[in-house]
Amino acid sequence: MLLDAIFEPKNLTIAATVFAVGKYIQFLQDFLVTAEQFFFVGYNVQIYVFTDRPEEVPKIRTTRPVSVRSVPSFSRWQEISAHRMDLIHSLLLDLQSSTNYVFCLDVDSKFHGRWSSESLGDLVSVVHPGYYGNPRSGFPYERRTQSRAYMAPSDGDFYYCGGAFGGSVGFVLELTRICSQNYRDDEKEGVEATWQEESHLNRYLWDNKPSKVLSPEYLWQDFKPRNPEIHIVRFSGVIKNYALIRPNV
Ligand SMILES: CC(=O)N[C@H]1[C@@H](OP(=O)(O)OP(=O)(O)OC[C@H]2O[C@@H](n3ccc(=O)[nH]c3=O)[C@H](O)[C@@H]2O)O[C@H](CO)[C@H](O)[C@@H]1O
Ligand SMILES: [Mn+2]
Repeated sequence: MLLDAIFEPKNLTIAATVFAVGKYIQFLQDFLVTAEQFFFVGYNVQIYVFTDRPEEVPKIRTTRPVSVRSVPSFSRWQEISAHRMDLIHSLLLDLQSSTNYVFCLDVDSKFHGRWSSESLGDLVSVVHPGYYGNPRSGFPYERRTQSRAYMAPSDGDFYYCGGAFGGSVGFVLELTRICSQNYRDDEKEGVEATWQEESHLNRYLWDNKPSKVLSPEYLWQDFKPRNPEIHIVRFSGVIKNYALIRPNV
């Protein structure tokens, strides 16, 4: 592919972050195995796994270094999901000089098709597979003015998913800094945005336009039939029983 001919000689380092806290550790094996097959094949890829169960990280044979970071769990899944922004931000402070791009991905998902240089950009987001047919007023943005993630009814370009975003390390560093700060400032006032960090991400991407918007091919959901406009499902969330895997319902 032409883009690979341009990007491969640059000897880029691409990081992926993935959280596997509590029972979500069960998804990690398939995530890692399929990332090996489809995610930036031929590039220097470094995978950062954040977990409270480091001893349960599967020892798979992979050409990509997997680096494990211990993190605390929280009693609510909402906080586990939302605190990713803080923890990714701290990681990126360490990676600034060594890494070019980073993608922050949900673990309860598998790769099924190529995800590579065509996705690179400074600020990259993925259109959420669940809402792209809706009118803007039907996007599940945070609608309460008390939250820093607030979006007025006429605001918004797309509704982006929290399960996949990325870009160059400097841009994602700033995104995670603002989103985690806004989440924490809301928290101090007793407010939690409707879709936690996903709501803050959507507000951030309204204020700071992404340089690349990827189609829902880059985060589909297995329970949804593949719509005709989706030519290749590249990455997709697996079907899961929330009641069995989350610490709270
Ligand atoms: C497709 C997509 O965009 N999914 C988003 C969506 O629902 P999801 O239903 O996909 O959220 P989810 O249950 O997958 O949680 C998000 C992620 O947090 C981590 N996790 C969560 C719970 C837990 O007990 N342990 C654990 O490790 C794990 O990496 C998981 O993939 O809404 C969430 C809002 O908060 C996040 O924005 C998700 O990214
Ligand atoms: Mn998910």
